Amino acid sequence: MTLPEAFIKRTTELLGDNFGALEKALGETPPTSIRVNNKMDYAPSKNQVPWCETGYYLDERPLFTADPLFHAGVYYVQEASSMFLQQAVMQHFKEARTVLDLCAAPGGKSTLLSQALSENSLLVSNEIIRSRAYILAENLIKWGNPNVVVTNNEPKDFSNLPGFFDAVVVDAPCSGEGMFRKDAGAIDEWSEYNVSLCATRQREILSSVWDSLKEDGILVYSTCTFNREENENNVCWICEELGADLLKIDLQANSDIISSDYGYRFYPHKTKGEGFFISVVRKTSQTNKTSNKIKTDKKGIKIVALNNIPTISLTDTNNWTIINDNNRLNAFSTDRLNDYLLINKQLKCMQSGLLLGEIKGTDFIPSASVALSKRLDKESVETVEVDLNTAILFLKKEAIFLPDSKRGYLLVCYRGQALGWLKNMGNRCNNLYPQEWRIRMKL
Ligand SMILES: C[S@@+](CC[C@H](N)C(=O)[O-])C[C@H]1O[C@@H](n2cnc3c(N)ncnc32)[C@H](O)[C@@H]1O
Repeated sequence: MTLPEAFIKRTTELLGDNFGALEKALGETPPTSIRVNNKMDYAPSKNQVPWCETGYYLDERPLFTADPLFHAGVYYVQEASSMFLQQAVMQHFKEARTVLDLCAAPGGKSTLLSQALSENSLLVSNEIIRSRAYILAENLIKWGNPNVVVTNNEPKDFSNLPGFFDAVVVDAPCSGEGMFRKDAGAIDEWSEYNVSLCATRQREILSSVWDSLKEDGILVYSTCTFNREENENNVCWICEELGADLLKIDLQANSDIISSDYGYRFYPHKTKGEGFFISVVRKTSQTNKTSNKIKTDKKGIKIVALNNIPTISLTDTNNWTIINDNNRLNAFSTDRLNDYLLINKQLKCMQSGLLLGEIKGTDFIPSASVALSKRLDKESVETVEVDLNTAILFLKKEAIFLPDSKRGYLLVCYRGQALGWLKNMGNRCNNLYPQEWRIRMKL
């Protein structure tokens, strides 16, 4: 790997004698790590990530695409350093009711947040680039937690929601110095000019979203780069210009994580993972709520009783409000319905609540979202357990024959984990796996 001269000079100034160790680590193979969902008992190795109880290192990198459990949302492939967000959540905003993950695709932090936050929380997971927002939605649907909204907005659009969020996570687009060994493209794109461009853009993003954070609310700021311009200097600017107090994170036994004046640094030569910076602050400045005149409007909303829906049922039966939107049935947790309606009105929602399915004539076609949801009552549906080969055929959206199984909608499961639906007609099955999710790779 050839590092840019200017990067070597700047990073040597930052690290002194330790630069050699960093350079050596950047030439090594990056460790592989995954974070496990609570869908099933799954311990992929004995080698846990020390700062995240659901994170594991793997001895080698398998072909994840060939593992149906990956598609079932049993785990998420995430580099280990960024799993430290778990500590920020546990120590500072575990009970937050409404949380925004502003720069969220492909979903590493959002899947972590949706699991770490309390059950009645609501996570708005946003991505500015539409094609990436689709991938974000797919990953969150597969993760299966219901109280998530996926939006496709610019940071400035959140100024319509002053003081709405108890916590905001900004995992900012950055110059990616910490990703050099995983992503050669990050080296090609790196320049001093790009570092300063990124630092300026990060401040713009932070300014735009600041008003949507309530006073006393928590902001998490993170990057995967080493330079101070995009890290400490920006956090110092948040504290002094936007108005916030820096908060500490207890590192527990993780003495190789470096505490700096404005946050915490992960270096590949010190901890097993990629380069990462994270900081947590509490907002002290006032939020101007005068523009908060938005009213939720329930006029024209068609509510459907859960027990009137054929084919499926949800757990926690009493807690859902089901809305019929042009024959698409969406379930929302009743005590957060107003918030959902407000978000739907103010933002471009790609996915909101739990899509149950669609009414077509006399048929009700259950959705992939409900198949993968942790809230589907599996007792209420017919399931079919398939072997590895059949699971892969299903995930490729190819033809499957199950002449000995029941007719009608079947939930396809692999090792007890739902993958999606098919409709069994006896002589053939309609494979209902979403076209855009199908495995395209030759396995
Ligand atoms: C570091 S990545 C986020 C990774 C994600 N948080 C995760 O854990 O999987 C930064 C994201 O910011 C988005 N982004 C780029 N420019 C942006 C902007 N001006 N405002 C907000 N987000 C932006 C990128 O598309 C990218 O998805």
